[in-house]
Amino acid sequence: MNILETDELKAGYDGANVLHGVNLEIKEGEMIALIGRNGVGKTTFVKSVMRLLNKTEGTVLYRGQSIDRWSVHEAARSGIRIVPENRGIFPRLTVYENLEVARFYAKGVKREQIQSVYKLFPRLEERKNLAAGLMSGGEQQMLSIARALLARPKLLLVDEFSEGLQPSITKEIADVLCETNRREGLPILLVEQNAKLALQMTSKAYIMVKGKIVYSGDSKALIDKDEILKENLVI
Ligand SMILES: Nc1ncnc2c1ncn2[C@@H]1O[C@H](COP(=O)(O)OP(=O)(O)OP(=O)(O)O)[C@@H](O)[C@H]1O
Repeated sequence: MNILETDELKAGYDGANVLHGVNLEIKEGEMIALIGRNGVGKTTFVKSVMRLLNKTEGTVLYRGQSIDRWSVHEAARSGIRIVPENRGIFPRLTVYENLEVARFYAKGVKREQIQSVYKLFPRLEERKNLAAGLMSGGEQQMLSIARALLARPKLLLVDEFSEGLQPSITKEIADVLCETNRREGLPILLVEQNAKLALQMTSKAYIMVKGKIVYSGDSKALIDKDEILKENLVI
């Protein structure tokens, strides 16, 4: 079954479309990549799915149901969670308080479950009493992901998690995302400029150029196809 399916999705800002008809599918248990250069519309796609932005045309189905009339709140309540590009953490609150806020809004998530995200990211437990804004970029990214996972999502949209991070931290976070997908079958859409990283982590990839999907296929088959990646400006 398709968890998410968009058909000829068009969306944009101030009357001008940025997405010009995007067709994309995520099936149960899949981890897929949406790759493309800066400014091609990847975040706009994520915002449309999260209901932060209204589409202008096309269809967005979540578990077979149109989400057109949903608010952001309803999208979140239905299990769609975003790890936004800017991380969206509360810098003045401690790590623990950030997780508590997430728990409060997720409803029904027990306090003990904070331990389970500390297990995924032990650094967060070490820094639990530190103001989140004082942590490194990588640690803040861990917190942003931990917060999303704490809400027990049914679809996770991860926007450019690797941006600005050092390779060892990127790997640590990538391992947690892959392991969560493998162990829990959580469907994940990974939006990335770092094509090679995203292809290594996923089974299927979509390449976006100027608001359109120009290629979709097996990630592992695409990894060595430098000509396709270069032609579509993703490396
Ligand atoms: N709030 C906004 N208002 C107007 N135009 C916007 C807005 N957000 C994005 N855009 C424009 O839409 C286009 C696509 O931006 P988008 O952020 O979706 O690209 P992206 O592929 O995610 O790139 P990036 O990696 O830089 O986020 C860009 O030309 C951008 O300037």
